[in-house]
Amino acid sequence: MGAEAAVPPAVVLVPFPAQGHVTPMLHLARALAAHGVAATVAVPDFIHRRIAATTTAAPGGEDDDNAGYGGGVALASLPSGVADCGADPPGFAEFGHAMEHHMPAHLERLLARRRVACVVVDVLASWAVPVAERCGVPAAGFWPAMLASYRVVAAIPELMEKGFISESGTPKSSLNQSDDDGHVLRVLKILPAEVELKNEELPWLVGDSATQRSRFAFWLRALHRARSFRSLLVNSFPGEAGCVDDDGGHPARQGPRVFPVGPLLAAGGGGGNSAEQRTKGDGSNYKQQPSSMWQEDATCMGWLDRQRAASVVYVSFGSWVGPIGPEKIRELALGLEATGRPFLWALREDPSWRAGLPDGYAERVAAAGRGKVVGWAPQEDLLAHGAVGCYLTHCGWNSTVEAMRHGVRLLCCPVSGDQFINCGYITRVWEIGIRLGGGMGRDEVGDCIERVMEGKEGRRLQEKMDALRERAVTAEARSLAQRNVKSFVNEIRRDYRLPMHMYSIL
Ligand SMILES: O=c1ccn([C@@H]2O[C@H](COP(=O)(O)OP(=O)(O)O[C@H]3O[C@H](CO)[C@@H](O)[C@H](O)[C@H]3O)[C@@H](O)[C@H]2O)c(=O)[nH]1
Repeated sequence: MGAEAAVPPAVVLVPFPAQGHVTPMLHLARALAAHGVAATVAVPDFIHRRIAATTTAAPGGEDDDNAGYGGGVALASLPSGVADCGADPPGFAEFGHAMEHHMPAHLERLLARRRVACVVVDVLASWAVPVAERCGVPAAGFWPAMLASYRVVAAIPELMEKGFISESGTPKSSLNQSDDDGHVLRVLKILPAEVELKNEELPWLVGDSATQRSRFAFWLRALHRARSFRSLLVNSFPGEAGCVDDDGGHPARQGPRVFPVGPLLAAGGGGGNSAEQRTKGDGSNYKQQPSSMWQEDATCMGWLDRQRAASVVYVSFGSWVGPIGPEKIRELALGLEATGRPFLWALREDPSWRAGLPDGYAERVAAAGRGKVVGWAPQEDLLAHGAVGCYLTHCGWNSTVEAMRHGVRLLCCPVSGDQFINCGYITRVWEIGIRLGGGMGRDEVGDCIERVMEGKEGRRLQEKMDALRERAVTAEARSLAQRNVKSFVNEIRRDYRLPMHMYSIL
């Protein structure tokens, strides 16, 4: 056996510090470890503390990256300089500063201690790319969402060049223009599918104008650094747009080689279990080592066990998107209550997320046996439970995939970032959900829930969901993703050369 086969190549993975990024990166690390890679996920200390507190991950520090996370993956903690922030992680500006100014020296120390074959960097954690360059380690990219949303971001230079957006990312003209007959023309064919994106739905337009400018600068820097990626691992499935030309290849006119590996990161899900067939513990093996940053409410599953099959509306806006505003929270709360259907709402216990909830609301709906409001739910378990019939979602990519995996129809309420693109695919391309209008009035909430859960429209959504599920998360999709991980690992092995002293000991 050759020396290279005997020594597993070491890979360090650097996620962006948010739940929807850390979870798929940890799953990616396990997928790489299963292919003989020594994988270490390097997270900031404030994330490390949270994962260690809610899981079985052994505590470990920067100098102890053998701290086991499970599945052959090590979890290293990088000092961030961010003070312990209690229940909630620091805001974007604070960890943005930590990533650019505090963590690079610590990652450099980690890379210097051993020979690392490759650093896999979340595109949003681009701060790690110059560190890898300084250490002479090749970097590959990881995009934790759809390839489609990467395509839109990767098209920024072209959009600027052709005058569709300003140098600070502000739209100057619509990407979807109508011809004389009112047909929408997609001016730049950035997305292979027929998805319209309104100007204000471009992924970098988050918050007020100052925030938008700084987010756009963040994207420009990330894109500039991403130019050194030879490969890009994407948390999506081959054929995501339902078109032949989206099976990997190059996401922009030119760019890195794309490996869709999503079905593997979301390993599990059996085949073809409709909402009626789904039951608690249906034998799927989706549950990997948990990675939650918040303590899951342990009473959710018992509550669901007491509900009728496919009767419950699950509501969640993910972890990172920010509050949707008091007015919408109030309308949503009253709309859910008025449906007369059971609902389970995961709503972060941060006062800014809960502002607008009517006084005594959680107690009132609980006492009526109608609803349950919790801070953080065991979402995957919940979506796998046969009692859940509809998921009112912000369309975060991980939540979207989890709903697909368990065949739960969607009611979409995108808030920012890539969520509008995801929503476009959910409602227009795959037709597995419908969109709740922007106003989010209480009557509309009720009407839309009925449409998703009942009648011809509801049945059609379920049929489409079952078909997509077959394509996106079942055995065949996993084996394609498996092949992609293998090709990526082979690429690392090819480039991986052992230092001379290793040959002498073998
Ligand atoms: O009560 C809850 C709520 C959420 N989750 C989990 O948290 C994750 C949420 O991920 P996601 O749906 O992707 O939402 P965000 O955390 O908000 O993700 C950010 O990152 C994603 C990946 O880039 C983007 O698609 C989103 O728009 C962006 O907000 C999922 O795995 C959920 O299962 C729980 O376990 N319990």
